[in-house]
Amino acid sequence: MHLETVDTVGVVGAGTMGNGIAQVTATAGYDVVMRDVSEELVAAGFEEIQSSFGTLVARDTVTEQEVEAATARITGTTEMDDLADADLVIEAVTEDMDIKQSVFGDLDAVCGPDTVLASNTSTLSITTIASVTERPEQVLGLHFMNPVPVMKGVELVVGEKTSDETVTLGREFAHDIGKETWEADDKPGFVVNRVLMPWINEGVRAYDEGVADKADIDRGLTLGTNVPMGPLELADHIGLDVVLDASETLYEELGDRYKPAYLLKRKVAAGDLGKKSGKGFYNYD
Ligand SMILES: NC(=O)c1ccc[n+]([C@@H]2O[C@H](COP(=O)([O-])OP(=O)(O)OC[C@H]3O[C@@H](n4cnc5c(N)ncnc54)[C@H](O)[C@@H]3O)[C@@H](O)[C@H]2O)c1
Repeated sequence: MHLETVDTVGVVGAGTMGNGIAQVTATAGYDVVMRDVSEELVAAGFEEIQSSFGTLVARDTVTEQEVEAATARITGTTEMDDLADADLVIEAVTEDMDIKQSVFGDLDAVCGPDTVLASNTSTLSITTIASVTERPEQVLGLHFMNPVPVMKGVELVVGEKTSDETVTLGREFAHDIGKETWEADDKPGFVVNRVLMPWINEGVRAYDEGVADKADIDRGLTLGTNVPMGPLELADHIGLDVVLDASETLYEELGDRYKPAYLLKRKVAAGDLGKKSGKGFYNYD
């Protein structure tokens, strides 16, 4: 599969990442089929896309005409069969190996033999996800960053059997939709989350152990190391459940230095998931 032959991109999952990936892909001129498990979740994905486009129009990043054209290129569905004509499919469902393997098994059965299948997983093994398909050489990780329309980076994750041709296609596609890439071997957390998750968890522990109040922990890191957000604010933006899932996978694979912070688990158990639920370490409207 070469980039010139990619016309239609399937996106599985219309949540935080899936709707962002659909938005940037359609903006770049591709036809997009976005699938989730219910009409409501597909509709919520479209609402998020419109809201994000609204912000970009207000900032003069895109025009109303471009928004209209991009929106018209996105089709929503709850049917896996509607992904049959996709040349590239990007999976962005819940961070759970069983769910991802079930999606990849279905995609392998539904899509044509040349279709490349990508996962947006933050930490799970691309090799293990690919193992349920008959085309592991056509499976790679395309790990977008949140929020997708704003963040430039896409991590290319190379599984045990991913072919060079598939990596090239992933890289060219990411560049074509305006992103920049780096390559990571299929090891837990790849580059970004391997380094980011312990940083966030240490910020949560520092808060829990009374080193400073939460705003000062975030100010310390933003002013002291020139990052745009401190660990507590960033965790709220990512979703505390997503941070916990990623931390647990890394803990399982890499041991004690990745142990999730106790307060992170308590917040998730309480349903305080960050910005998306209105409350995490901070409150949101
Ligand atoms: N949130 C982040 O900051 C972030 C960043 C990078 C990568 N990721 C990764 O992206 C993936 C998605 O994360 P998210 O934050 O968008 O989660 P989310 O919970 O916002 O969205 C996941 C969506 O997948 C849907 N889904 C579940 N099973 C499905 C199926 N079989 N078919 C179609 N849709 C299905 C859910 O209904 C939900 O709408 C995860 O693997 C996560 O680790 C997340």
